[in-house]
Amino acid sequence: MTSVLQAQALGKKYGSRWALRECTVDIPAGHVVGLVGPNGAGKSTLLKLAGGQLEPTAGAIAVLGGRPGSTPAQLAKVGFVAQDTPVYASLTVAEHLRLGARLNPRWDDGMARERIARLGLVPTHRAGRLSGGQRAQLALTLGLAKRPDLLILDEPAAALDPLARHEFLQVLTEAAAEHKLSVVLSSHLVSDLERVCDYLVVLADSRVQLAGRTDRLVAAHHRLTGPRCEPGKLPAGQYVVSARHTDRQSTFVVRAGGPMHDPAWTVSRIGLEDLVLAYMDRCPAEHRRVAQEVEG
Ligand SMILES: Nc1ncnc2c1ncn2[C@@H]1O[C@H](COP(=O)(O)OP(=O)(O)OP(=O)(O)O)[C@@H](O)[C@H]1O
Repeated sequence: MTSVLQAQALGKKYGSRWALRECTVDIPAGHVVGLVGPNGAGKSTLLKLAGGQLEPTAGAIAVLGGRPGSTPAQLAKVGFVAQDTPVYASLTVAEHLRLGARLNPRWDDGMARERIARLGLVPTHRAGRLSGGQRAQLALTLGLAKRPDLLILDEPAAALDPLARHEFLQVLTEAAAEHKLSVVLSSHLVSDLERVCDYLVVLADSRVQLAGRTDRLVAAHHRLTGPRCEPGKLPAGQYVVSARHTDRQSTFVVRAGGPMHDPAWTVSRIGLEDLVLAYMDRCPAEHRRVAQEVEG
């Protein structure tokens, strides 16, 4: 299967500090991938490395089988919308579309114009005069109209109102289905990720903690509630991701390595949000082992 993003022991240092470290992940094509993690986890750094805006300090990264940003053909295949949704303040909306048409061999002008009209953006308005949300919509339209094989979006919906976010996620889902577009998007809004993403990567502590198809990841994890105990005392085959204790009770999110027969424990399913929170609130030593087992 083709990979859209392959990282092998990838690392990026700013000065003496690692922003991303030993990042190894292999994301197959044909997915809408949600990249999630705490502030400062290294999400933007990973996306910039994938977009060719940054060079690795260590390890290697391949995007659609090539070095990010290395050739015009590679650049044409990858769309990148950065977190601050960069547009040219002095250019009008229409000039942005003309620039997009000139720079991108697969430019879909009809789609770009139709979307701009639907959003109510005035072609003669300068981008510098648009609101933050309107600028984001313009940048996202440019990214979609480029018709890339992979669209990388760093917190694309952050500046959008709820209705605009809904519309954008819908457009993204349709583009992924109709144009075989792969998408990697970072977001703190797990509800958005739940709506559109079928593949999840959790980044925390500068490292990939979990990666895989969301349905498989959710199915593989459970919440265990029972008498208070330390994680090491759990029945065999339960890999602990996170633990919470009261005086009498313990609650664990686990990746179940097998069925749980002990009647002292209540087993319940968890949703994507709880899964993400568990990995962001993790037990470090156990966690790395779990991530490796689930990955793929
Ligand atoms: N240009 C830079 N110079 C120095 N340090 C940086 C730079 N950019 C990012 N960092 C640091 O690298 C780490 C990872 O930052 P990054 O922006 O990749 O995180 P993030 O997961 O995208 O965070 P957020 O969710 O807050 O956007 C942080 O500790 C940040 O302070």
